[in-house]
This record gives sequence, C-alpha cells and structure tokens, in this order.
Amino acid sequence: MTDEPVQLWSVRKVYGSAAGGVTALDDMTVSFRAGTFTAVMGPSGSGKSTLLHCAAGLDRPTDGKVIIDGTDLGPLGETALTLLRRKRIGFVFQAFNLVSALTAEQNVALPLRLAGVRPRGSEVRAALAEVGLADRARHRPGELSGGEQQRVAIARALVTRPSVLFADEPTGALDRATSRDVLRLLRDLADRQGQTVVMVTHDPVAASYADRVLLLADGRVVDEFTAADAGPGSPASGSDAGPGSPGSGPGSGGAGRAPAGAGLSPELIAARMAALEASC
Ligand SMILES: Nc1ncnc2c1ncn2[C@@H]1O[C@H](COP(=O)(O)OP(=O)(O)OP(=O)(O)O)[C@@H](O)[C@H]1O
Repeated sequence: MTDEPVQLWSVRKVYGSAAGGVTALDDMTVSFRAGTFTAVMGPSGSGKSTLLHCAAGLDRPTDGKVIIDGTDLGPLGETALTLLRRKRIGFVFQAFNLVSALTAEQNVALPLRLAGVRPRGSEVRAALAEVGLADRARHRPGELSGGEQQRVAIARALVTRPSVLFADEPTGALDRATSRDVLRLLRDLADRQGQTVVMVTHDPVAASYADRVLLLADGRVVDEFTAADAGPGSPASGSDAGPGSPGSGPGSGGAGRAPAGAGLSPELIAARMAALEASC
C-alpha cells in the first residue's frame, strides 16, 4: 500500500456532449494520505459526489488519472475495475443500501461472496464488532435503528479491508445523536486502524470530525485546511463539536499531529463555507 492510497491527477469529468456538457470536475488534482479522514464540502452542484464516484471507480473521468494503491484505473476494463473496487474500496451511502431480506451478518458477508471468497464467520463477526454491533448479527435491517443500519453498512464496507472508505452524506438520514455515533466511529477507524476515510457532507459539525476539509466550487478545490492549520486555539468545544483528534492531511507534508483537543471546529468550517459562498 502506498502512503497516498487515493490520487487524482488533472481529473476532468464532463457530463453530456462537449458542446452543451456540464463540467462537474475541472482539472482536479488531489490526494488522500493513508489513515486520514477528509471531509469534502461545497455548494450544491460543486462536484462532491462526482469526485467521490470518480475516485471510487464508480464513474470514469473524461480526462486525467485516478490511482488507487498505485493502480491507474484508466486502462482497466470493466471486469478488472469491478474486482479492484470490490477489494480495495468501501463505499457508504446516505440511504444505507442494505438488503432488507438479509440479516446484518449476511449483509456484511455480501462483498466477500461477490468477490468469490467464502466468508469466514470470524471476519464477518469482527467487522460487526468493530462497529459495535456484534450482538445484532442476526437482526434484519427493519429490526435495527437508522444509526445501527448505517453501522452495518460501514461494517459491510470494511469487511474486505479496503484501502479507502468513501462515504457520501453518511449521516444525512440520521438524527443528531445517531450522527455523532457514526462520525465517532469513522474518526476511530482512521485513528485506531489507520483507515483512510473520505466523506462528502454539507454539515460543518460532521466535517469537524475530519482532520482535513476540502471545499469545492465549480468542480475545483478552492479551499483546503487541516486541523493543524486551524492551530491549537481553535474552539473545538461543545458536545456536538468534533472530537479534536486531528492528523496531518495529504499534501500537508506529513507534519506532526496537532496537540490533542485542537480539532477543526464547526464554527471555523462554517465560516470558510460562508466565505466561499459569498465569493461565488
Ligand atoms: N449524471 C449526470 N448527468 C448530467 N449532469 C450531471 C450528472 N451528475 C451530476 N451532474 C452535474 O454535475 C455537476 C456536479 O454534480 P454533483 O452531483 O457532483 O454535485 P454535488 O456537489 O455532489 O451536489 P449536491 O450537493 O447537490 O449533491 C452538477 O452541475 C450536476 O448537475
């Protein structure tokens, strides 16, 4: 595994024909360092989901390169791309996307089955235990709360031990308290397991759990900051504020971690968002 498991080089994505098309990503170069948690924010239509889909190999860029763990996705045919996606990429959606007829453990085992691997009970149980749901293995999605369903979806995304976990508005359908549990879990995965996490969100509180924020506008990264940039005085306070466990973001040169308690604050993130929206 490389130090930067996800790299995008000059990625452009145009939907529709070149003449009347929409440029969703405009010459975007960005990378994500192993073990970091990045929040991707920006106004509606700025390209956040397109970035995630291109980075995850769910969609192909019009130009440029996407590299996952050193493999350039461009030359891969559909079968090879699907195999790489199943093995190296985890994806979590706002709507959980669990199979309602299957139990939690059967849902978690699905990616292994799809990859042609016979799921071992121990790895499925370990993935459920990581998200705190070892005791709900036999429950179906309809018997679980929204937050529990999202945690099953995260366990399902993690069971193949992917190089990167992408999450598109993972707390968009959850209430505040439940969102906090899911965000703490994502933060913990980065901190304790070195899991690389990239999350799209509209919510500055959710983004404050990340150690780096990218702000997009018109398909470009127009602002970027890390907990280390925010400095030790940044007000990561209050029960809904981020957990204050920052790390160095990709592209930041791998500088040391900021002192504990110096996380990104929702207020700082909201202010940078407001500044961006005012300039658009
Ligand atoms: N399949 C598609 N066909 C045509 N245009 C598309 C398609 N998907 C996205 N777009 C356009 O590309 C641009 C970027 O869309 P994208 O969904 O990536 O933005 P976003 O920042 O995720 O927006 P939101 O916050 O509203 O979800 C928008 O102008 C959108 O209308």
